[in-house]
Amino acid sequence: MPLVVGSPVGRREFVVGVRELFRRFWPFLRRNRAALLLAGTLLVVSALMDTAAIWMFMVLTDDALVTGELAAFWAPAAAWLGIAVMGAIASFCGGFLSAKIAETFLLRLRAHVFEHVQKMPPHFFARHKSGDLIARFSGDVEAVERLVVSGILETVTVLVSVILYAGAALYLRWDLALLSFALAPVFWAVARKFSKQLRAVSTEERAANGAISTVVEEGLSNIELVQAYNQQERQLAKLHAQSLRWFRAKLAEARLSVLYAPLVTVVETICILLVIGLGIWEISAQRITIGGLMAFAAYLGYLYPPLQNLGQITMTVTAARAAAERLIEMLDHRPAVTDDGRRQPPADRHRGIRFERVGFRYPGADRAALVDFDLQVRPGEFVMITGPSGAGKSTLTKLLLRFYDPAAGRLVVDDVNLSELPLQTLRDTITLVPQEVAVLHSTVADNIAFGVPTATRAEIVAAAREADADEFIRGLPEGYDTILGERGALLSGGQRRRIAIARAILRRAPVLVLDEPTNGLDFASTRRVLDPLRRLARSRTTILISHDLDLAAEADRIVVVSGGRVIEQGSHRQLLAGGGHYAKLHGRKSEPPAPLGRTPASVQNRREQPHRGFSGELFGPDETPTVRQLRPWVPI
Ligand SMILES: Nc1ncnc2c1ncn2[C@@H]1O[C@H](COP(=O)(O)OP(=O)(O)OP(=O)(O)O)[C@@H](O)[C@H]1O
Repeated sequence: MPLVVGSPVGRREFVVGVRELFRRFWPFLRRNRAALLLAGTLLVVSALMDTAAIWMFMVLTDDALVTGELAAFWAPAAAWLGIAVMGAIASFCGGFLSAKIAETFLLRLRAHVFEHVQKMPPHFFARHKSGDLIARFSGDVEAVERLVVSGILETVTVLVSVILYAGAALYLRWDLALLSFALAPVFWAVARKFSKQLRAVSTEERAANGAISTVVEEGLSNIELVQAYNQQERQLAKLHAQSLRWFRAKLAEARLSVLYAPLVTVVETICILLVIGLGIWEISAQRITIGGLMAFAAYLGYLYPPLQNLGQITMTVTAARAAAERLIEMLDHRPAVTDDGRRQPPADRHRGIRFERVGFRYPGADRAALVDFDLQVRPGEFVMITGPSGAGKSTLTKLLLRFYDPAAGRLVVDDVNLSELPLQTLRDTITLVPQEVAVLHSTVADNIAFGVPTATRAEIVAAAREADADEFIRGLPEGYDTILGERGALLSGGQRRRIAIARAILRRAPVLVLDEPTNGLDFASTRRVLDPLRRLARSRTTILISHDLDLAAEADRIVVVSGGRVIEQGSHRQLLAGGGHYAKLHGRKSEPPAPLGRTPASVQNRREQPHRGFSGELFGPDETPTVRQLRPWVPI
């Protein structure tokens, strides 16, 4: 029966039935189907041996115990022992095999989900909280396993056991057996009621679990902000609210689980007592032997746990569905680009980059980020792209690295349309030095070698030297083997940039994209990254995205972007001479700063002029260098 899932805000509503769940996840068992069949067979054999063992108990009771003849003991005892040993072997092999299949399934499914999520475009991660995504990789993946592997094996074993025990009981005394079976619907009714309630509770518990991860992750990753703004109490309150939600759901789940077993035990005891009472009458009428009655009671005793299990399987399946649906919701997000290009770029030399009348709008955005965008970057050229905030500069890098495909026009690298190149080839061709330097919780050496894990220590050190990072790295407690805290907490902003530059140097890709490489750096740090940046750009086709007009003289050409279009381009001198947007903005650097409240006379009297960029930031001369301070080698 299809199930309508109420989706949280921002997620679509969808309907998933159990059949659909199996259709989606069954393929992960493809290489284990024979093993699954074998495990199921072994577990069935084990149940068969249990049935036979009870039968031998009956034979032993009637032939040896009741008569007191030792001679009648040996044959059934030996048979019983043989049956018990075979049952134990089948149970061990079946149990171990099924555990192995279940773990293999988990391995594959987790890898598949991770592989899929790694293809998602940036807006996917902006819309999903990382804590929630992390929860899907642990609890939800396991819940699906419980549904698809363990659920199947348990159902088969339980059904076969029920048939065997019920068949044996019917064979012994059909009228007594039918009377006992009449109580079976009670078990079903109890299981159904519990299953419904458990499903609701389990959905709530998983949602709360994801929310807890999100609160912790968000709070700890922004801990400095939290501490500086005295928001610890609020974070704690947020965690407490979600923990309380989780606590309540967990308690409700525990209440249901612990109530179910005793309830079933009471029903079961009523059945057994009924059978024994009627059995006394049957024995007196000589319709059944004592051994037969004991075996009958044993079959009934063995019959109830599988029935009870059947109820629990329903609950397990129900609980797992909530998780499976969350996984399907994630897996149904399609990557923003397909990776079916097969062309390779010419091997001899790099041929530059072209944006040809490119148009692009972010999914869900109401206005275009790029409109008819045209730009050609020749091989070896250094192009600076500047413009006001929101002009579309960073969007260019997202299209260039194919996080998205353009809606109109095309991008060409090395004379090949981007969509015709394999993604790996494209991304091997371009090295991005992003605005936010990603530092992993690993050693300095591992961080530098992130893009080239096979790099030798000598290559890593050479790259660090080129990036002017070797000296400060050697000053760290364990040099290149120092573990950098999460997000590089041990390093200054400038040092992080130099690690990023060393990482980029090691890749040796022909195209380099620098996104705001000096953003947030002070004068001294900016100076320390400029030289390595210049060395990095020297042998590569370089696109530099920056508001910082002080970097303009580094470029062969400056492209001014506004409203998603190129509005001006040329060399620094040409643009200044042209008197357009760039010249106006650059000209503002020689104007005195607009007063911000009461400006102290000491500041007003300073000879150095403040620095401005396209972003309109206003810096006092203390914080930001003038063009000449920064680059005495640039003739402006
Ligand atoms: N993920 C997104 N979803 C929707 N709109 C987006 C997204 N990212 C950017 N935009 C929008 O696209 C436009 C261009 O953004 P982009 O980040 O390319 O600007 P930018 O020139 O790099 O700005 P800045 O200098 O501030 O980094 C902006 O209007 C922005 O709001």
